Amino acid sequence: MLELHDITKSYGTFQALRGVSLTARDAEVYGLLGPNGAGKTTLLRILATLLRPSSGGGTVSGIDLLRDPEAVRRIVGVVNGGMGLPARLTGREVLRSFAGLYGMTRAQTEARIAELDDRLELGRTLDVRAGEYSSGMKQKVVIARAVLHDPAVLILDEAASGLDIFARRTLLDFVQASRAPGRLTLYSTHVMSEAEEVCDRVAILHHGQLLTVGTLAQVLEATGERSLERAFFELVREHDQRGEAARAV
Ligand SMILES: Nc1ncnc2c1ncn2[C@@H]1O[C@H](COP(=O)(O)OP(=O)(O)OP(=O)(O)O)[C@@H](O)[C@H]1O
Repeated sequence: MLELHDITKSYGTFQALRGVSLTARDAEVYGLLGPNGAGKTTLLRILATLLRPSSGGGTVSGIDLLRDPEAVRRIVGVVNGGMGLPARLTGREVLRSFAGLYGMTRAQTEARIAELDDRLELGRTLDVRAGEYSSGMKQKVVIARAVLHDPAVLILDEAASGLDIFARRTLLDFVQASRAPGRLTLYSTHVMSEAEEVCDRVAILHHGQLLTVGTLAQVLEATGERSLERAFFELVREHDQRGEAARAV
């Protein structure tokens, strides 16, 4: 479903990704965890074909990221923290205008909006102008817009940040319920409890390298820790200590 081979990305002389290879499966919620600056957003932007890697490559549903980025974009939906909405449009108008871009018919559009209204508890948000939204209302419409065309791959980059507990709960339930054959969700966060709840497997990224990939049980067993948060600290600390030891030699 998703394969990445030895992805590197440099910004000038700074190496943000240092050879990342991973495979995510059909019907999986795949967590990407890492401290600030680990390279999560860079990796997800490469997957969404919004950024080209410096080297390496990969496929999404068998489509080559570098050779056919437009086809990749058609099957991917992206949500990140910084996405805006046109202030003068209501949620419903935003969704209708995007449905037009995706070539959806009027009937398909209205049925899909009704389904997303139900699943994301959009309610009155649909008929309020985006300029008047709270951050939770805005994020729900951003998510609805990203999944309107029922993408095979959904990329959620810190999608829960800034949400109150109700909106966060709706998002996590939505992610849980999205797990289905032919679908893959990539869920980036630095909130370990979210990853524990929704992810089938997690990858821990640090300084542009994957430190580990596995189910929660595998990561806990490998580190001997009781929680993902403790396992995360342990893996990051070990990695940093090895780096310091190598530099001291
Ligand atoms: N356009 C850019 N130019 C230069 N450096 C960049 C650019 N974008 C990202 N970086 C650097 O690359 C590194 C990885 O950034 P990235 O945003 O991918 O990390 P992240 O894991 O998503 O972090 P966060 O959790 O803080 O969002 C950081 O050190 C960042 O400063």
